[in-house]
Amino acid sequence: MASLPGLNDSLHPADLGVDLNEPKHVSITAGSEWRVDVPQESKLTIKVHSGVAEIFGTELASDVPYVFQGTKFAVYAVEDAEFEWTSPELTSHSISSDTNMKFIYNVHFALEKLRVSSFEGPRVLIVGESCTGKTSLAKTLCAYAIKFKAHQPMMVNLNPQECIYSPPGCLTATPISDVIDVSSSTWGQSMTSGATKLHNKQPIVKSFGLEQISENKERYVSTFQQLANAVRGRVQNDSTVRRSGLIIDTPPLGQLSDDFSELKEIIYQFKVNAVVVCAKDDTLALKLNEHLPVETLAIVRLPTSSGVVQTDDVYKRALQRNAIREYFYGDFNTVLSPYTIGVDSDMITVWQPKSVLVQSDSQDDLLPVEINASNLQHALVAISYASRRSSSEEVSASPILGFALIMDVNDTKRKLRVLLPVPGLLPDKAMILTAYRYLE
Ligand SMILES: Nc1ncnc2c1ncn2[C@@H]1O[C@H](COP(=O)(O)OP(=O)(O)OP(=O)(O)O)[C@@H](O)[C@H]1O
Repeated sequence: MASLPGLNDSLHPADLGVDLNEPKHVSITAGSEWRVDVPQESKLTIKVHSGVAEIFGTELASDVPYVFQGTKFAVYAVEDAEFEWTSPELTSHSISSDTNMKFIYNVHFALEKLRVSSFEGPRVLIVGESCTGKTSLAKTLCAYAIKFKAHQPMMVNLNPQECIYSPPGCLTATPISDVIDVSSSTWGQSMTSGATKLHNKQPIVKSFGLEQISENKERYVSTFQQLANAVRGRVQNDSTVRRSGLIIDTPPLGQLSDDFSELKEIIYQFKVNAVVVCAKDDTLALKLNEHLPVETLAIVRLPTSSGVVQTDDVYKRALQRNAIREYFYGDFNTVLSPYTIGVDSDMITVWQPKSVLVQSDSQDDLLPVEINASNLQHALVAISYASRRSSSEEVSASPILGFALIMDVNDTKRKLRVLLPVPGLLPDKAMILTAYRYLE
């Protein structure tokens, strides 16, 4: 039948005889990977039937369903593998043998050699421009480190837009003591989640609070200095973590100063002894070789895999939203019950990090926030350990107790509704406003 004007074949109704939930079977040969892009609103279930397959270094158990939502990844076949997948809306997937896995193996075995030859493990800094596979490499190296030996590498995340065992806006350091949750975009549950399917992790969390590092570079530097201090303490007291070393993921280089000043400070603070440059060619590695203290550093380049996807802001925001939701409500494996409380507006004190986007003559790093709906409605706030009446410097230097979400601000009644991850009264502590909002 000829199409009506303005209508074409793509508008024909779907064939109702096709069962979209019917599992499809895929076989991948050793050394190849199945790349997939799961949209936010869609789910994908994978079950391995035979062979050895892994996702960013973590091996998948046989005949166990893994569920994914709103994520991009690859299933890599270490040995010929067969698996089934089910997803009603999955459109984008492909198989490729063009991977950078042999280079990743080389880096891993070089790190392994350092771990067995010294009590002080390798301290690796991963750098590169945006979307060059830095975080995927960090995850793979952590997963390989714990695969065969009782190592506990410390995963340090210095990209505040990334959510690794934390909501967005944080810099974190987490000893990877057990298997990484491959289905979770935040790498798995942390201590806040209570009982979890997999062993939960204990991150050290510092809140930067702003979205862009360029809004306040001094605060960014002082936040990672505080984190480095905490990491030093942990490494000194834990010989397993010390021997396993640090894997440090960084923000895209474009977000840092052109003179590499923050990078040099990171290298100094975390006593970095190896730099892995994720890039398609040698240009950046050669430049870093000129500017960084090469006497104490080994610099190597890891070619970026053709599978790495150029993600956009919409995708990154969706991951940040998911991380906030997971922090309070859990995921489909572990559902949490957060707790809403009512508070008077004069019972809370909120500060916000100084930003070039907010005009102020103050020299302080934190500025007081007026409690009203336009400032706080739906805002994610960090609860500090500093008491409500502490000075701005004390709050700025204080560790983070946890996060709360301001659900509602009633300016007329001067009341707020606040969501906390655990039941109880709102702690009598100062809060720091983050740049992140969450609307259910
Ligand atoms: N081999 C692969 N197949 C499919 N997707 C991949 C592969 N490797 C990485 N990705 C995806 O590509 C995206 C970008 O990778 P990744 O986050 O590792 O880069 P990045 O350099 O850390 O990015 P950013 O600069 O944003 O921090 C991620 O969504 C990641 O899951």
